[in-house]
Amino acid sequence: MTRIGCPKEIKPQEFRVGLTPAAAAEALLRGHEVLVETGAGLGSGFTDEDYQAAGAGIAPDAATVFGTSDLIVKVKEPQAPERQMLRQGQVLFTYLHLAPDPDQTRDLLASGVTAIAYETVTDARGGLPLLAPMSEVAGRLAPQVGSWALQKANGGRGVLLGGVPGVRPANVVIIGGGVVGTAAARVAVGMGANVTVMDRSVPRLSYLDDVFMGRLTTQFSSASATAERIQTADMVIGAVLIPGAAAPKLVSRDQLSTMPQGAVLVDVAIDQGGCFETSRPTTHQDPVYEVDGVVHYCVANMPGAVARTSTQALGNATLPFLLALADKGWRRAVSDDPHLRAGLSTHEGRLTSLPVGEALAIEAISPDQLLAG
Ligand SMILES: NC(=O)C1=CN([C@@H]2O[C@H](COP(=O)(O)OP(=O)(O)OC[C@H]3O[C@@H](n4cnc5c(N)ncnc54)[C@H](O)[C@@H]3O)[C@@H](O)[C@H]2O)C=CC1
Ligand SMILES: CC(=O)C(=O)O
Ligand SMILES: [Mg+2]
Repeated sequence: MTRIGCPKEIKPQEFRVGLTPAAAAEALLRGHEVLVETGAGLGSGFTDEDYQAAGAGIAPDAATVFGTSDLIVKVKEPQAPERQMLRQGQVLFTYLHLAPDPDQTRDLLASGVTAIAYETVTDARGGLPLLAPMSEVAGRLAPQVGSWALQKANGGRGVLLGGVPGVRPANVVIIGGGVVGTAAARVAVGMGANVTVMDRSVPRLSYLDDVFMGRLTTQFSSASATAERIQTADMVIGAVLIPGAAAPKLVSRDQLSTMPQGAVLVDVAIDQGGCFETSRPTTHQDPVYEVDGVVHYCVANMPGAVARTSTQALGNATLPFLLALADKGWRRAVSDDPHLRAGLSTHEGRLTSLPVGEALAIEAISPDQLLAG
């Protein structure tokens, strides 16, 4: 029996929750205990009574959840006060995004917690099954928030995404044609924009060319091609990923002056540090800022804006892994499943993610080395 704890998210404007009542019921059926912090599900439309009806207990505060649970399931990376409550012998299962976050990495290592990052768990097709549902959401949101930012009152250049008859639509450049980029392209094309998707993977560009059947342009992502494309872009969406690693910087500060005044950058890759040199994380409360006349939108938890949809999508994806961790304990669960193993990031003060070690210049071993040792 594992005691699973789900605290209320405390990141600003984060309304998702790590465990749905349906997921809690599945864990309880298998003989585990579930403790949910009071009010944790409210932002996603789940009341304490919904969790109690599923059989879960309700804790009065986060300290009780962290203090009594073997396995903590969350959404966002633990914030500083949460990190104080983690301990050795406990498992943390959530998004971490450690590569751009030395403070969090240091605190997790100091706590001794065994931390498993959603965003680096893999699947048999080379995908990232716990990142994908949120990437679908953030990708669909990106043209929507970008078109809001393009409005004059919000700092943008006053361009309507789809144009009108006789007036050209907006040029939208999407850098990175993976899950975020494809979802963003679908919505931007649907809104009538003139869309270009750039990627370094030719097979990915072929796929996009096939499925969009001429409704967008694909272009190989070289430094010179990016420099040229941004000069006529009304909106640039940053959607690149090198799993676990800090995002490569693809647009420099100097290049901003080559873009149209009032153009918008939506940096979805901000949770991995961002792919524009001038990006810094923002919140839903204060989502945009301007540098050299270019509006930046860099919210690191975009799916939190549509928490009801996102919580359910995330919960569907995390459930099998959560149950494996609860049923078998973390060591057997990650030994049995190389895909879950790919998420193992810290254990008893050791960093077990090589890309994070490289990004932060901290000594790291691979999860395989940890298990062998
Ligand atoms: N801000 C937010 O709220 C959210 C952010 N994300 C982030 O969005 C980013 C993208 O995620 P996914 O689409 O799921 O990843 P993905 O792995 O599906 O796609 C990434 C794509 O980037 C391409 N790429 C890598 N280097 C490139 C380069 N130099 N130029 C052009 N393309 C390049 C890859 O070939 C791949 O096709 C990640 O950093 C992820 O964490 C995801 C969900 C929510
Ligand atoms: C992926 C991520 O960081 C999020 O959904 O907030
Ligand atoms: Mg994030």
